[in-house]
Amino acid sequence: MKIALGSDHCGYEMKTGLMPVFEKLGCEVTDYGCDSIEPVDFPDIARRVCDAVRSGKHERGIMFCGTGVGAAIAANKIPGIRAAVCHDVYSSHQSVEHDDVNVMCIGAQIVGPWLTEDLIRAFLVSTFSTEEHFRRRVGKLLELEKQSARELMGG
Ligand SMILES: O=C(CO)[C@H](O)[C@H](O)[C@H](O)COP(=O)(O)O
Repeated sequence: MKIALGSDHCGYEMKTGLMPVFEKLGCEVTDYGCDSIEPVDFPDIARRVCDAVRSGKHERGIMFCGTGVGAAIAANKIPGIRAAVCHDVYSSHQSVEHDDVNVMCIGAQIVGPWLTEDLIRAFLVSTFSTEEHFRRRVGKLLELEKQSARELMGG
């Protein structure tokens, strides 16, 4: 699977430390920054990661910041992105199966590297359910996104 990776300075070390895990999982990863522990702003990185996902260049995105929260807020502002903070294994797979989450956000200051490996594995092996009610709900999420865009345009 092709994965777009990103982090801010708080997530940089976790992201780079996980490269062998992505290799083990057979993922083709592209790192959209940041490239050091120098402070950066997570919305800038979220823009790059999410653009790579919504363009179809990458199937999913994974972002690391201090808590995962800022990254998720930023990612969810971007059309076509459904992002979630996933700090437990159940949410990591259920968010894909039920909600078709395409960007996982992890707080490097909250979870350790061993749990994070399990979270990533659960996220990557999961697929969106074919059950009608899950499809209907994600359809409604897309409708909310369109309504918000219309409202912004004054419509
Ligand atoms: O978790 C975050 C946002 O939800 C960020 O990664 C930072 O940890 C947080 O904003 C603190 O930023 P600082 O530049 O490290 O003070």
